[in-house]
Amino acid sequence: MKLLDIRNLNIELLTNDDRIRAVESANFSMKEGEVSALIGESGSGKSLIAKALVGVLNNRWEVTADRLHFMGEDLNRKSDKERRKIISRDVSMIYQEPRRCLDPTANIFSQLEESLPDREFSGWFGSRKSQRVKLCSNLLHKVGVKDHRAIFESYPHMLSEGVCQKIMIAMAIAKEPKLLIADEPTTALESTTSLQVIKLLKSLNQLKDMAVIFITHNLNTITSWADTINVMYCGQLIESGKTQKILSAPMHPYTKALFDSEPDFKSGDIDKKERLYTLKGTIPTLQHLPAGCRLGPRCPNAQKACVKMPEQRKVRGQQFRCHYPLQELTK
Ligand SMILES: Nc1ncnc2c1ncn2[C@@H]1O[C@H](COP(=O)(O)OP(=O)(O)OP(=O)(O)O)[C@@H](O)[C@H]1O
Repeated sequence: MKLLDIRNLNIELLTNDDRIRAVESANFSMKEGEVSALIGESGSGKSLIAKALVGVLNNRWEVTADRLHFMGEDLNRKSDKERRKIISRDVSMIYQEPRRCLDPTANIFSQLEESLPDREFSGWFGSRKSQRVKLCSNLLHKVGVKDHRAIFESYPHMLSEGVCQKIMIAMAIAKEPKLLIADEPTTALESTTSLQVIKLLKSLNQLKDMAVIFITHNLNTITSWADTINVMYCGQLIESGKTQKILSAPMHPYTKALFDSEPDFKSGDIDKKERLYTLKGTIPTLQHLPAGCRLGPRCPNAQKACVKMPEQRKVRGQQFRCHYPLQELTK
């Protein structure tokens, strides 16, 4: 069974006199226990997709989809309350700005305690409390936070960004969700801790079969771990498929450019002081999107047909939007 199946997802920002489509016709699906990476330039819509999934976008945003299935349940047919119940039970998210997402008025223990799954704690009041303290300590231990007692008493403003990030990760994994959405979970962390966190997420993925949507700019991390890669550009998912296929034979010029711009993925040796590959131009704003293919004005392969928006195509399991894919379709 598919864990998540989304068809034609649109996310629009409602302004006073207009609506701006920030994510257009995104199709996204994943199996249980799968690790799926969402990559793309800053501002391409990755976080919006994540926030739409967990339902935290405010009413300035309109989210619509032809299909929105999670664990076989059609979320489009559920009331807001039912949808929230399903999501809060089985989906957790690690946000990009940890300090802003923690409650500034509550100490860390009460926030961690609140994230523990609903279950019966046995025994008298005092022993129930000590069970909760133990569980919260275990969570902090898992994410590599020491000095639990002092951290429990602290408020978010008293802690570094890195520690807040670890606490948010601890809260997100507390209920062992079916799906964890990690929006650049390691940006605020030093490299050794970041490796530790990736290791932890990997072990939860393998031992508890927790699926992960990993949003990142770090291609090294995801290519060694993700089963599938989804590439976004300007609000559109322009290529999706199995990691190895996308790495070895990308269909979309933007996907190739993204990997070529990383020294570790560039084919052939790099000369000393050689410039890394970049696409010309910059990502357009949502108000000034080009007609037709959104990469058109920056694409090295653009031709006449690119003034028309390319349809989404699927070849041997790889989905892409391009009139002139980089690989032969008949191979
Ligand atoms: N609250 C908001 N108000 C107005 N526009 C927004 C808001 N949040 C996001 N956007 C716009 O929606 C688009 C997608 O933003 P999003 O945060 O999803 O990008 P992203 O790919 O996650 O970028 P990053 O990698 O920098 O986090 C961007 O053009 C952004 O400016």
